[in-house]
Amino acid sequence: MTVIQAENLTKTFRVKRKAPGFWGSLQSLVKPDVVEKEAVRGIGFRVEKGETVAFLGPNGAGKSTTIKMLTGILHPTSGRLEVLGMVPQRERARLAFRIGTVFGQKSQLWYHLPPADTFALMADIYELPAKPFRERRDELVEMFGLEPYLHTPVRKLSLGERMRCEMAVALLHRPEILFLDEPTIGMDVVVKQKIREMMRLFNRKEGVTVFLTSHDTGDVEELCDRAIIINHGEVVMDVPVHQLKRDVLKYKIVHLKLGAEPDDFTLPGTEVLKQKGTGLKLKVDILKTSVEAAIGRLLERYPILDINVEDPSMEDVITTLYEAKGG
Ligand SMILES: Nc1ncnc2c1ncn2[C@@H]1O[C@H](COP(=O)(O)OP(=O)(O)OP(=O)(O)O)[C@@H](O)[C@H]1O
Repeated sequence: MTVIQAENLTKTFRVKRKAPGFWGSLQSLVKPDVVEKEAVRGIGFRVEKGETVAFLGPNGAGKSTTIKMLTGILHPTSGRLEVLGMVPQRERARLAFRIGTVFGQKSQLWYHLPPADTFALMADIYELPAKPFRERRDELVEMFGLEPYLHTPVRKLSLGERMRCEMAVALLHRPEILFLDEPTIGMDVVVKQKIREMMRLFNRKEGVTVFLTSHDTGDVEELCDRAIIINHGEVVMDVPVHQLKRDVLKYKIVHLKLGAEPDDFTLPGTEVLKQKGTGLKLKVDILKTSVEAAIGRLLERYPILDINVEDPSMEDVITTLYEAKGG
């Protein structure tokens, strides 16, 4: 069943340009200089029920603008859009009963109230009867491990604690689609893992369709089956994530601090990107070797004082994809 259908979707913002200073302000009042900014230019895709889709692209590609159109926050300039059989900009309130949203940069929890109160308020908004509400809330509190801070005002929670609450609140009314805009931004590895694990679980257990934007390639690798890549407001690629893993997400960047300055050395499947004193930056091709194996080989020769393993950045992924396409 198709749950999202976008055809030739465009969004053009009209932005007033103002010269600096008092005269600039006056001039823009009398004769405004309006320029048009095409944020989304004819995007089209379909998403089927239960899919986990990563909607990717560099900064300013049009991802947030598209998500805002899909959830009815922004009106498209042109094109056709249907989410769960509804036109989001016309039926935003009705759609809200069937979708959940998490915007990493914008909280939907009441800042001065504890999460328990937000749950209760959301239950009213979503018109949930008392018993099913309590059962669902308790299930979510347990799954997300919210009990220790359920009664602490949101303003006093850490980012990771708050985001776990955000996710749980977004799932309260059993949404059919979950829209996530940078859901793991700024979080430590442990919280990221927890959030990804929960999303996968709800996708499998309740068939929730996941539509996510992220600059974190780990979110894509660990949570999504399909990647739609956009740039300059257009879809440039729509591929299974296993293909991305095979073609571009096949390396890890390893930063090491050694106990001694290394001599020239080579490790299979590993490229030295940078070496400065005892600091080393390696690119490990995980199709040829593992990070553990590469570090093990190094440890045979040098003490290791510090290790940090990173996924390739989204910008690197996009660049590699373009090169592969000959773009
Ligand atoms: N309200 C607005 N008014 C004018 N221009 C806007 C507005 N919102 C977004 N834009 C512009 O539209 C383009 C796409 O922005 P959008 O936020 O959708 O990108 P994004 O892919 O989500 O980027 P990022 O990864 O940086 O969040 C950008 O050039 C942005 O400056």
